Amino acid sequence: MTPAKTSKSPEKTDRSWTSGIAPGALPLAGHALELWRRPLEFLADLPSRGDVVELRLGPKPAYLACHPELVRHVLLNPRTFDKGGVFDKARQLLGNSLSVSRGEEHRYQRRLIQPAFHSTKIAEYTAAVGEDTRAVIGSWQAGQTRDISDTMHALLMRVAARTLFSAGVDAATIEEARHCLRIVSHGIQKRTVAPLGIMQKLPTPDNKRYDRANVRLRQIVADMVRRRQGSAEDHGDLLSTLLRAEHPETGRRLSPREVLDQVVTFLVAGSETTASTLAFVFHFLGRHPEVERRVHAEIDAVLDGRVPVFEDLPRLEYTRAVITESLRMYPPSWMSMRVAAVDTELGGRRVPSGTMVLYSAYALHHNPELFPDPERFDPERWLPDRVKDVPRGALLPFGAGSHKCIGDVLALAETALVVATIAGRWRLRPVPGSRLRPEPKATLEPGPLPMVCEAR
Ligand code: HEM
Repeated sequence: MTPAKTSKSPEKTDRSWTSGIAPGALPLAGHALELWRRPLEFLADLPSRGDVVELRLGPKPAYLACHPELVRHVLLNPRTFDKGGVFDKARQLLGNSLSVSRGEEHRYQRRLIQPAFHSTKIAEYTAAVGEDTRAVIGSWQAGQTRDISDTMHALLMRVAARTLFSAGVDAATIEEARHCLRIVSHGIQKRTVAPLGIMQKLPTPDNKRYDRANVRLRQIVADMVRRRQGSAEDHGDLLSTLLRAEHPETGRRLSPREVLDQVVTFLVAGSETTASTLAFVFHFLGRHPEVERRVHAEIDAVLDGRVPVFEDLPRLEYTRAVITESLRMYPPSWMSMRVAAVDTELGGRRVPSGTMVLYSAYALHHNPELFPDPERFDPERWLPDRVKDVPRGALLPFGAGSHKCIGDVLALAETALVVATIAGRWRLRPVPGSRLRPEPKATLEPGPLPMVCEAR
């Protein structure tokens, strides 16, 4: 008989790992109900119970890695802690694209696609983001109340379409794609967390709507890919780069089907996350006039009324700190998971092969041992003087290791360009009496965010 494969957790250095058990497990559901009803509060409480905390999702034990070094250990060892579980279910929808592929296939795809996200490329893709944003805010009126969540989703979809397909998509198609994407994103969450696939196969109105949206979204992207195939012209967008990408060793290119799967994945992974980040940033600016004043002063000094471009971003240091602090407070990717591929251990706990291991950027970011006064919005944490105090691995909005977000630089560039363009002209004030109620869905969303536009 072949002995079971095992793997060890990181060496203890100067600390002994502590472990705990999440309170309040129900007989059959375990902690599933807590995670469904009040996930953010539930998760944020767990690091106080140990570096690794056992919880139950249904009858099976699962572990939440709470200490940043243990989270890093999980994410940096994909052979031991592999993607599985919800990612396998998402495969039915996203094909075998970057975000769901594993092992050798993932390494191969990542090497092929990574150059498409090089910063020189991102400068090219984002060249029109400032202009596009200025065109959109041109129709805003002083005194008008806008739902900033919805406005940022619409704007970001336009920006994402421009980044992916340059000028190739008309406004009506962008709006249709946005509508489909919203249904698909919410549907993916339901489908990936549901224990049984049967419910999703029933011809309910909800399932039919989801299937239609999924088919239509793929059609829209497939049309774009088809129109470009065989053309040698470089349109300066992500699609051109993907169609021309070659693996550095084998020279292999992506097939049209693979390009389609990757682009749909970029839309699903990149649109709502970036749009929510933008909405949270404007929420914080509206609630913190002193921070807003500093952002305005920086933008005015760097841009002097110009539309920002990628090359301006290094000089928008404080604006970047505001974005980082917003990602700390409300990381769109608030929880993720891996599955132990072999018998292993984590922080002194035995973790049998097949066990689910969770990590939560939200729980890390709200841990007072890592971020003093964690509920305080404090962009100065990210300025050179203080950033060195942040423990390694404590900030994790884009994950880490081989599956780290490939779109992180692009997302940060898009966010900073949109913030600088809007804040250069407008001040957004919260509607009196309104409250932020973040919604932890597939991603952490801000929910409705009514704000009043004031011309600067
Ligand atoms: C603020 C915006 C964004 C946030 C917070 C975010 C967050 C993340 C996180 C946490 C992961 C790792 C998930 C895991 O390991 O379990 C990830 C992966 C990924 N993201 Fe992003 N993302 C953002 C924007 C984007 C954009 C703009 C794109 C593409 C255009 C993108 C494409 C991807 C892809 C393809 C993966 C899978 C990478 C791999 O497995 O190799 N993301 N993202």
